[in-house]
Amino acid sequence: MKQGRAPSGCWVMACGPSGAGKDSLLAWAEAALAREPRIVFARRLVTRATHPGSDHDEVSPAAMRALGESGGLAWHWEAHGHQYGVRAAYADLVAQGRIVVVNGSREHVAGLAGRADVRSVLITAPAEALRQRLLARGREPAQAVAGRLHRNAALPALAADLVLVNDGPLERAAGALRDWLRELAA
Ligand SMILES: Nc1ncnc2c1ncn2[C@@H]1O[C@H](COP(=O)(O)OP(=O)(O)O)[C@@H](O)[C@H]1O
Ligand SMILES: O=P(O)(O)OC[C@H]1O[C@H](OP(=O)(O)OP(=O)(O)O)[C@H](O)[C@@H]1O
Repeated sequence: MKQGRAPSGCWVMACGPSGAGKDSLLAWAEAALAREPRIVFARRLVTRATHPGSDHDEVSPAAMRALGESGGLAWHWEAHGHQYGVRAAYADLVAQGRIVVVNGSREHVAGLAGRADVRSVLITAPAEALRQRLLARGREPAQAVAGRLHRNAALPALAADLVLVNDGPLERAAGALRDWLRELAA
């Protein structure tokens, strides 16, 4: 596990199977770290409608393409029939020494292995918990849930700097994420 301080700015890509609790852990950690000026939680752009409490801003596919072509995106990937982006302004923050946390993609992050400015956090949970949580979350219809579970099973395991198994109370894994981020920023 890569641990300890990050003297320069860096990206922290938090990723893991759908239903593992990425959104939940990141929201908890963001609230817990509100007084840590070095740590920033990026808001994603997604070509998906928002709902109350969404962790992203909705953009059209055309707007996402235009942003990418004009250098407006630091990161861009596709999954689940959607496009995802992180604005280039966050790369400026990394260049200024900040730690920018992204709700990322395992597939995308696997292609960034070896980059000194990228740390990865894998958030996971047992397969049956994933299924039950996705159905209970109710964000996607059952067919889309099946597609997400299939993707979870098909993607190779990611070698991450920190692995969090979110199979107990949310506060346990979220607290471990908070502590790891604090140490990185110390
Ligand atoms: N530790 C946990 N115990 C029980 N339910 C959880 C836990 N963590 C997250 N959940 C629930 O599981 C569902 C999926 O969590 P979410 O944060 O949306 O995961 P992801 O972003 O990885 O898809 C949500 O309804 C959330 O409230
Ligand atoms: O390559 P993968 O690791 O499978 O990830 C693919 C995408 O799915 C997740 O987003 P999304 O909000 O659509 O889904 P989730 O919250 O259900 O994981 C994740 O944040 C990635 O953007």
